Amino acid sequence: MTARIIDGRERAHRLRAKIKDTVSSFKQDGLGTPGLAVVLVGSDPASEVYVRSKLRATEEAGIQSFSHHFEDTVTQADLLAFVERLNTDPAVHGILVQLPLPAHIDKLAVINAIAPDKDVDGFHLENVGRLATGQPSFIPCTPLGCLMLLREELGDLRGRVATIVGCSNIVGHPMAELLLKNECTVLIAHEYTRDTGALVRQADIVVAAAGVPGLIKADWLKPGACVIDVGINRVAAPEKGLADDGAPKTKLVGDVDFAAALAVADAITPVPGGVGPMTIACLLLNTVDAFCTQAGRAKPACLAA
Ligand SMILES: NC(=O)C1=CN([C@@H]2O[C@H](COP(=O)(O)OP(=O)(O)OC[C@H]3O[C@@H](n4cnc5c(N)ncnc54)[C@H](OP(=O)(O)O)[C@@H]3O)[C@@H](O)[C@H]2O)C=CC1
Ligand SMILES: Nc1nc(=O)c2c([nH]1)NC[C@@H]1CN(c3ccc(C(=O)N[C@@H](CCC(=O)O)C(=O)O)cc3)C=[N+]21
Repeated sequence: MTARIIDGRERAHRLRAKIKDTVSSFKQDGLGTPGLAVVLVGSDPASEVYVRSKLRATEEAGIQSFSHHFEDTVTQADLLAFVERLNTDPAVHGILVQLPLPAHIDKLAVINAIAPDKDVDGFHLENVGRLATGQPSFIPCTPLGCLMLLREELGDLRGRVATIVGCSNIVGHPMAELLLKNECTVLIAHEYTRDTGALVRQADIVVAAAGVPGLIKADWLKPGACVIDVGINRVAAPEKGLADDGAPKTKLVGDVDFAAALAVADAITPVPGGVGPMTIACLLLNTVDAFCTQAGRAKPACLAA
């Protein structure tokens, strides 16, 4: 038996098609167009790639995109003033400040300056608190995408044991909140966990979000587990030969030993083509959500999570 490979690209494609239809029905009904502002600081090549694909997906869905690129020398005061301008811009319904930010900028100050009802990343203190206390909130895009994949694979999640490896504010921690809300028994591993394998072995659901290639070994998995690999790690791929600069070519891998896990898991997400595309689709979903709230409309039922 080999595990089912969960096709995140295909699922994201389906979700994006529904979002696109919804956005065009808003326009036909004269309700206006949702808008998403993406702010990038500095010139980290990976961030530039992600921002470009977010903007492309936004435009393909018929959502208006506003892209702002600052030098990495921008002052915190200038960045905060810019966020404030986006907060009051009626054409902007969602705001995303790409992370990481340069070290001289207080990331939390910037995130918490975003109007909570435009915080489509769900990172603002108010949305974090709302999620933790079971009140309506924006849900961070990556955990939301993981939850959608899990629900589609497994249906009801009640009573399942879920182990999350990693507990950052952007992935692991909100993922734990969401799975708790979905009535899972949640185990969380982090860098100081003594025996992460022992926690993973108990899990019906494994969410790997540590950013360590190959961390999750196949013999850590309970046979039949559903494995969601969030990790995105660029590693050398000598088998692909040399790049123009003479260094080995590289490839993307997750946190799970994918090839070996196929023989143990029931279902698993690949990297690339798993969680990443769902993250982007969920960003569009949150933007439509923000638009509906700001326009005083209910979110269309076809987009309910
Ligand atoms: N597919 C997607 O859409 C996205 C993918 N990612 C990817 O997911 C991964 C995680 O991202 P992010 O949460 O931002 O990363 P962070 O570096 O912020 O957090 C990593 C977490 O993993 C924990 N950790 C690190 N090493 C180990 C270990 N050996 N054993 C157990 N836990 C460990 C850390 O523990 P501690 O808290 O103790 O330091 C921390 O909680 C990265 O590869 C990132 O690129 C991120 C966002 C979106
Ligand atoms: N404010 C903020 N919000 C974020 O949501 C956020 C962020 N900052 N900073 C960085 C991380 C990372 N992230 C990804 C999104 C999509 C893919 C994605 O689409 N990945 C493709 C492959 C991409 C490639 O080929 O490089 C895939 O997995 O198939 C990956 C990673 C969002 N993040």
